[in-house]
Amino acid sequence: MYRLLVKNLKQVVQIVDDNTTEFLRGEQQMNNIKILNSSSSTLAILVDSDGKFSFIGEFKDLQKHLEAESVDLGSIETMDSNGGIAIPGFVDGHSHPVFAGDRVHEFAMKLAGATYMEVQQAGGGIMFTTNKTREASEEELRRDFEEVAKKMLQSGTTTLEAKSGYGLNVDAELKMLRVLSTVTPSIPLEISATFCGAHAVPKGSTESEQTRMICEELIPKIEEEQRNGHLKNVENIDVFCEKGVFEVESRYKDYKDYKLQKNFFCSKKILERGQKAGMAVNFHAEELKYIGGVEMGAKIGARAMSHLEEISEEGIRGMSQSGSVAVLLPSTAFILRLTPPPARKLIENGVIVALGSDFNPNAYCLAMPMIMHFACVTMKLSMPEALTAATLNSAHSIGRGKTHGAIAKGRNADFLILSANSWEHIIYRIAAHQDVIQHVVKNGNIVKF
Ligand SMILES: N=CN[C@@H](CCC(=O)O)C(=O)O
Ligand SMILES: [Zn+2]
Repeated sequence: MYRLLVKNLKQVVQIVDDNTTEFLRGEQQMNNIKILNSSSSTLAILVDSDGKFSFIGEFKDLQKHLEAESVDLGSIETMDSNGGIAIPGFVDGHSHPVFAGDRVHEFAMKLAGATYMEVQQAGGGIMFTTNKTREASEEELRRDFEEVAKKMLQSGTTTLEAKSGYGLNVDAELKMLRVLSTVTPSIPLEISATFCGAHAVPKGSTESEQTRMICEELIPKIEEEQRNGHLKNVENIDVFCEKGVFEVESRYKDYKDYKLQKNFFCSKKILERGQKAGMAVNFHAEELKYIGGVEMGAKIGARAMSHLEEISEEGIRGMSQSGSVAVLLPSTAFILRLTPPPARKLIENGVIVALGSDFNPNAYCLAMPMIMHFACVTMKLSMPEALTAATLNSAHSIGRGKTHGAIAKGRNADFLILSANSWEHIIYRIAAHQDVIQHVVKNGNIVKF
């Protein structure tokens, strides 16, 4: 009947205490998260046999409740947290975790002053990783990804948005999506996979040709593989909507002859084709140059848009009205020395703000505690805002706002037990989260490392 009991907690950071609130927005809501405190460490959490939170509160109240049900406490697996602190497991709202090789050599180029696009134009960047990823076997990619997934879990991430996008052709994109779809059960990182076949235009192809291939070959193949059960979790569609990569919208209603259509702007086409296949729109917008991607995304009902370093005033208004989640990626702005997105303005204008690691060979950081620290320092979020963005709001960005991202009755029991004076230490201590995180619990099961 019950899977796990955690006792002797001094603090439980719930974020919200219900399973109906899907996100928090605005300064007032994001800074008033629900926290239970007990100076004598008498708080407890009980998880039911479906892996959902069943009780959160004072242990003595739980005892009464269980006695009334005639449940023998001794029969439940019990963890003595010894004055620990419970917080929700992190939901990483944006990552590119399946790839072969690394790009450490490009880090040196960037330190010497090269921009992201200059590295790309010199044959590096996404195409470099694509070539390595195409060469790698599915088994090699899976093995590497599982190592990353374990490290993510160790760093407190229990749910992950994870993109394809280093294949860029039918075989290699499907290979990546299969890796994301079939992680071994001993690595309980929950994945919301995103098809990102429009991550770059490969050499020898064009934006229009790639758009045709994605809409007419790749997405139908994914639909077929989902139907026959070979792919399970392709939930989102992504495009690198950026000047010189995939631009905003097509001038043409009909795009039969792609090759002749020189100014064929493709992001919208691809995103709408993904929507038709049942995927939620969740894409890269306004990272390096403003091109109006956010305005387009808000119009087509994008569930989330990431980066937003160059978002316009109109884009902010659009997101606030559409309810699209702004997934901010502080490590990328940091490593590329970009001006960070206007996080405060987004919050003040009622845009729902979430956080993602953007783990990829350009920005090699998978630890959400570090991402929250960056968000606080470089984007001026408060610590409660950063935690909300990395839990409930990022859960909402992948359609899990009612089930994940908070410690509340009926939600998935994904949580961390911290050892520290207060929960804020998970953000405050730089690159020391391993000392703070004592246990990671996914669906009520303690993760074994
Ligand atoms: N900007 C596009 N995509 C990734 C980078 C991928 C790469 O450089 O390999 C991002 O979100 O930062
Ligand atoms: Zn990205």
